[in-house]
Amino acid sequence: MPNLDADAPRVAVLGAGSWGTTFAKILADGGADVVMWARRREVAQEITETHRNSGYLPGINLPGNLRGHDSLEHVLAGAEQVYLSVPSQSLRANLASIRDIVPADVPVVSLMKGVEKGSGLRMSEVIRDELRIDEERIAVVSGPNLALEIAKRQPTAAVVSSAHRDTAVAVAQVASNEYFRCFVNTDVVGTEFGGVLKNLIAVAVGIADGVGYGENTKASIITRGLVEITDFAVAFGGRSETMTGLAGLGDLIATCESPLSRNNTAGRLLGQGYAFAQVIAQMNQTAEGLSSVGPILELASTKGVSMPIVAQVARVLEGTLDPRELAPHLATDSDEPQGE
Ligand SMILES: NC(=O)C1=CN([C@@H]2O[C@H](COP(=O)(O)OP(=O)(O)OC[C@H]3O[C@@H](n4cnc5c(N)ncnc54)[C@H](OP(=O)(O)O)[C@@H]3O)[C@@H](O)[C@H]2O)C=CC1
Ligand SMILES: O=C(CO)COP(=O)(O)O
Repeated sequence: MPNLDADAPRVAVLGAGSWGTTFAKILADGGADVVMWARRREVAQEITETHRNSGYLPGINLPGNLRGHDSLEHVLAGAEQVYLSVPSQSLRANLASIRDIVPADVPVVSLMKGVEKGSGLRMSEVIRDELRIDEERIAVVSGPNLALEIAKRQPTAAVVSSAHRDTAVAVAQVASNEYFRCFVNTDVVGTEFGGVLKNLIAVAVGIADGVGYGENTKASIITRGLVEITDFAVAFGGRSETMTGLAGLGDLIATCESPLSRNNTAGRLLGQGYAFAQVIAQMNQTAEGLSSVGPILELASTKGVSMPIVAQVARVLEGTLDPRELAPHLATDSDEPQGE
């Protein structure tokens, strides 16, 4: 155990995949005393004993002030902030098992970018419901944050959002370091939906890539995708400025351009002709967009938001649209020329 500043905040990170581990490293590199929960004991032991998580971050050394444990009680005891990074569809069940042991009054932070199937709830809403805590304690983090780049200390930025600005500021202070800069806002809806929706556009871009289409097609999908994302988020109360910021456009660019993105990768496999089940079988990490597409289209229909690109992605996933037919010029509601 290295010498820690006596004032170092003690934080808990639940979820030891690529993002949970990378975010724990961000926090530890910023000076926090970090304990991570890994559901598999061997992963927790590897993190503590060899300072590695080789299954998710091969070749990355983790700092000494970051330890792993497989006991939720141990990880949460004394935590001053709690960060959550499990697959979105598993969040509610995980929250149910920590409801009685999350320290009172501390911020609870979602690092996730999905919505819950069935309910269509954002992760901050699932946290509020399941932990029965005030929304002022809840924050979300989103932005152009491909895990492996950040684990290599490549500089980037993110947004921390909370209904209560002081909560966002408290989280941003602990989660910022020399290579990771956190901005704050109070637009939780826009910040969260930005992270969810860019995944769907990244799947579309991946499909175009897999088919063999070039930069014009992909740029058209990204640009029209931003319109869809913005219309959707604004319809649900998000701010359009958020969608042109780090959690919207910033993350859209990073995810649509990078082969590191799992959503982009899943799309590329679909574009290459693999069926949905074959894509799932090939993915060994979480691609949230594949689970979000249904609930997002259902939410869009409740507000009358047109999402033609996302609808095309859904049809490719269900096997009713040939990936070669996916194209932004089809992504309109009318054959008549429309305003951009
Ligand atoms: N990776 C990235 O670049 C980024 C990811 N995110 C978001 O972070 C969230 C987590 O993704 P990420 O870390 O990348 O995913 P990974 O697939 O890399 O890791 C998933 C983690 O969750 C664990 N897990 C899987 N199922 C369950 C379950 N039912 N209950 C508890 N734990 C479970 C896995 O454990 P095990 O190994 O035992 O299966 C693993 O530790 C997602 O919402 C993603 O969108 C956000 C920004 C960047
Ligand atoms: O959210 C991310 C980058 O900001 C990670 O994207 P993927 O989940 O597609 O890898």
